[in-house]
Amino acid sequence: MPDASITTVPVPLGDRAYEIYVGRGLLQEAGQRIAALGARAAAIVTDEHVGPLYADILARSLQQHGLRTSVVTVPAGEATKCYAFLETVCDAVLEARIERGDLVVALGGGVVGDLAGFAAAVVRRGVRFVQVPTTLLSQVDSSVGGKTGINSRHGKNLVGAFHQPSLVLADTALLDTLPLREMRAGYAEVVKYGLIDDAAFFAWCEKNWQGVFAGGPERNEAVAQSCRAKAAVVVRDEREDGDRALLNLGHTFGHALERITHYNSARLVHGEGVAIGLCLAFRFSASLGLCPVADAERVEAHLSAAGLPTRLNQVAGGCGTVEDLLDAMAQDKKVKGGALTFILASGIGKSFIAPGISVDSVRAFLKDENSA
Ligand SMILES: NC(=O)c1ccc[n+]([C@@H]2O[C@H](COP(=O)([O-])OP(=O)(O)OC[C@H]3O[C@@H](n4cnc5c(N)ncnc54)[C@H](O)[C@@H]3O)[C@@H](O)[C@H]2O)c1
Ligand SMILES: O=C(O)C(=O)C[C@@H](O)[C@H](O)[C@H](O)COP(=O)(O)O
Ligand SMILES: [Zn+2]
Repeated sequence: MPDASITTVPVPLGDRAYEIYVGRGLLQEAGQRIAALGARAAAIVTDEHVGPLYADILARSLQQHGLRTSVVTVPAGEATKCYAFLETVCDAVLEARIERGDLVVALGGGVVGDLAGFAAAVVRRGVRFVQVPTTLLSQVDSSVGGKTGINSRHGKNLVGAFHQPSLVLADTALLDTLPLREMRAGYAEVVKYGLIDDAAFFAWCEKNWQGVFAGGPERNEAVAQSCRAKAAVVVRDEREDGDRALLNLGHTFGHALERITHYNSARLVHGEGVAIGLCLAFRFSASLGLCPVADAERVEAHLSAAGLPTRLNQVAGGCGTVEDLLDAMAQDKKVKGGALTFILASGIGKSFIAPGISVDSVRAFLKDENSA
């Protein structure tokens, strides 16, 4: 009997198809669903905050279903998405004698998911992995779609691979222990789906965001709807040859801010960069005459009501000069022939890919923003 309180979102990607389960209580029964993948061993990768809360529950559930388990714990925070901890995780997976038929299980937020997923992509040239996302951000975004990787001093996520998970278990009860700052950060990616192509979902967010934060039925709804939205894009364009770039709305600015703040989570976390980036993308669109100013104001009002930063001057410790920002943006993966590609919008729910944006137009816009 399927559990009515659990929502299943399929990701139909042919021989890389998988399912996302969303609901409360999935961690306790994770062993059953993961064992169904047919592995004999699982290397759990987690971080120092999540491990003490949830790794034993997961390991016990896996062992009850006959899987040999091991746990590797990395430090929490964006700085862990780096070469050094990639080596730590790869070595731990090899040490645990994980074979190609076995599994890496990422138990944590997007940092753990991106790092463990990348390790799974490269160890033995590819072992399967399962995502057990524990932040709002990872449940609505990073656990889905197969982008894995680490940061480089040259820029964000510049070393990585597409490697789809075999299963995603998004237990929304785990968000009960998530710090408010991280809840807010993840919420920026929820709002992003409304801004991309679903104005009705954005309006739903405006009405229901407090329920999402409080853990009411709205939370499961927001996670499931976000996963459906992301899965639809990924299925259309798995490797970002086209439409998938829409999921980068707000990220050209956001990633530049993360690089400038040296991936220091105390100063800025990814979702905060995205929140500022979403506002900048809308204000930039408005400044080019593409989007009503009222829509840009509505985006800012909502993110701000949810407690997110919306302006460059809200970056702790400052965001550098306009030239620093432009420099960081020059390494964006969407750059083509030296020209920037932005995701712009002609209104809420009406985003589009805009190639060939001149650096001068971005410079002029950022100068205004920086002095605002
Ligand atoms: N691969 C993708 O498609 C994709 C999409 C979006 C973001 N990302 C990446 O995700 C990363 C950000 O992920 P994040 O926002 O989840 O941050 P994170 O992984 O750093 O987690 C945030 C903090 O919350 C803690 N935490 C996690 N779950 C918890 C819980 N249930 N209870 C208590 N504490 C908990 C963590 O230890 C950490 O301190 C960035 O590196 C970003 O680039 C990737
Ligand atoms: O899945 C995607 O595609 C996204 O762009 C989702 C983003 O929220 C996410 O931050 C992603 O990691 C950014 O990808 P990148 O290719 O710009 O590094
Ligand atoms: Zn993101």
